[in-house]
Amino acid sequence: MQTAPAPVIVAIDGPSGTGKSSTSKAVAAELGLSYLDTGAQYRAITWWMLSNGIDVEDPAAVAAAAGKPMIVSGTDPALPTISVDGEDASGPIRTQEVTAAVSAVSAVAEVRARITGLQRSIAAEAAEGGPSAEGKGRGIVVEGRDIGSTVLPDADLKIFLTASPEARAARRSGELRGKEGADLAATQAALLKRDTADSSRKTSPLKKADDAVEVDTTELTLEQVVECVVTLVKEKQLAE
Ligand SMILES: Nc1ncnc2c1ncn2[C@@H]1O[C@H](COP(=O)(O)OP(=O)(O)O)[C@@H](O)[C@H]1O
Ligand SMILES: Nc1ccn([C@@H]2O[C@H](COP(=O)(O)OP(=O)(O)O)[C@@H](O)[C@H]2O)c(=O)n1
Repeated sequence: MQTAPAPVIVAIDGPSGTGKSSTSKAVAAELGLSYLDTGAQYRAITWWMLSNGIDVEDPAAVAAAAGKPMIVSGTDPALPTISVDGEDASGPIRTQEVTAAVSAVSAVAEVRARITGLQRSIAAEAAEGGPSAEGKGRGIVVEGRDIGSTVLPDADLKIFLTASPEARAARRSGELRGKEGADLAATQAALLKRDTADSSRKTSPLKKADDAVEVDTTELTLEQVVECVVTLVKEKQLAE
């Protein structure tokens, strides 16, 4: 009789536009795992700060408010959801206003402590098969900036995605085509500014964990990246 593989925790990190969200969702869907977009959580808390008149450039004001919003993430890779105080936030967290403010908010230690706690409990529940309908107990793919380095240092597999700044900007502006912020040069400048802020902050910066597998996606299709990660997960499961 075949036994089900042990629950697996996969951390996928990297800068903007490297393919973290698309890869993580596809890998989770193919392997029947849960999926957590940690960037959406930082965007959600940023949206709440902006909506509640908190000065996002004032770290003390952000720190004082960090415990107030209730953020809930749905972890089905086919339909990931995010709500703040019971309100669907999936649309508003993607505006240019939130994108421009998120690095400042996510640099505040109190914000990181709060969100990191949420992430760890969601990962633990997915690995244990918690009470939620989505928690299948098979494990989870968690994507972000500091998952392998800080949030889940004991993850079974850590991937660090990279791609050239040109490829990343072209992907992002392709997504934005026809919407605000679609200009390629402006997209690249905004993306590099966010990378610099995320990589240079004191608390838990964007960083490749020492034991992460680096995958440069510049010349790869999304399907090739997904296949590569799925293969690595299966190898890990076989080695258990
Ligand atoms: N390997 C790839 N080749 C081409 N386009 C890609 C690739 N990976 C992702 N994309 C596209 O690039 C855009 C950004 O991908 P996304 O997964 O949101 O990146 P991230 O989460 O790292 O910011 C999406 O439109 C996605 O479809
Ligand atoms: N684990 C994480 C994930 C995101 N973030 C912050 O959240 C922002 C938005 O993340 P995201 O994954 O939605 O960004 P995109 O690259 O998808 O636009 C990042 O620029 C970081 O400032 C973080 O600090 N730590």
